[in-house]
Amino acid sequence: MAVALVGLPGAGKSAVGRRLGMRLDLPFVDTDHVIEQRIGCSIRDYFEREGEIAFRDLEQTVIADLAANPQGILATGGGAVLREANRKQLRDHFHVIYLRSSPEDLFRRLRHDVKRPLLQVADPLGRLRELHDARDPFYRETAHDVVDTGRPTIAMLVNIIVMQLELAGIVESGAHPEEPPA
Ligand SMILES: Nc1ncnc2c1ncn2[C@@H]1O[C@H](COP(=O)(O)OP(=O)(O)O)[C@@H](O)[C@H]1O
Ligand SMILES: O=C(O)C1=C[C@@H](OP(=O)(O)O)[C@@H](O)[C@H](O)C1
Ligand SMILES: [Mg+2]
Repeated sequence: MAVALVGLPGAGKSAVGRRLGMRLDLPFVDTDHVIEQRIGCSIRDYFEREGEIAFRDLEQTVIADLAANPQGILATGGGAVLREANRKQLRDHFHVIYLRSSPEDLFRRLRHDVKRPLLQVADPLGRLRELHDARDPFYRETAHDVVDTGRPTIAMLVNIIVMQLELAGIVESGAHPEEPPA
């Protein structure tokens, strides 16, 4: 059983993925984290030093490596779907969920972010709108399911995804009950 999350920066792939892994008792891997371990510096520094194409090459290698042994929950980077090879690897080897979000919601979440190189621009909301328009078709092409992230909290999104995975027969129904509120 392997699930991959795709979506724009700030959609919650990393945060929801980590919590989903805990809930389903499955390993969680974030491609950005794997890349940072390989390069020994932050993605933002790597972008500045080596450029976006070098980052995309590394991202493609990491996705191919992970797809060779798919397991657990995978959070991808927002641009993973840009390359056709990645779209195919993800779709063929994972149950892919698109965490869909409006640029406005993403902007609210990320307006103070300094880690995402593509958003360090004068008009991050405009950039998010451009990224949404350019990438939404790729996310849809790659995904088996779409989940809207505008209103639900992270905990609610985990519940929604678990329910979808149960309905799709990917996880056993009722085997992973929601934690009672503390
Ligand atoms: N549904 C949500 N509601 C509120 N905050 C969220 C939600 N999803 C993500 N966040 C917050 O937005 C920020 C970006 O989330 P992150 O998981 O890093 O996104 P991604 O990995 O998709 O770029 C984090 O601070 C996270 O806690
Ligand atoms: O959208 C993108 O092209 C990127 C998104 C980032 O991941 P998140 O989607 O987790 O922010 C990270 O992979 C890199 O900064 C490039
Ligand atoms: Mg992330």
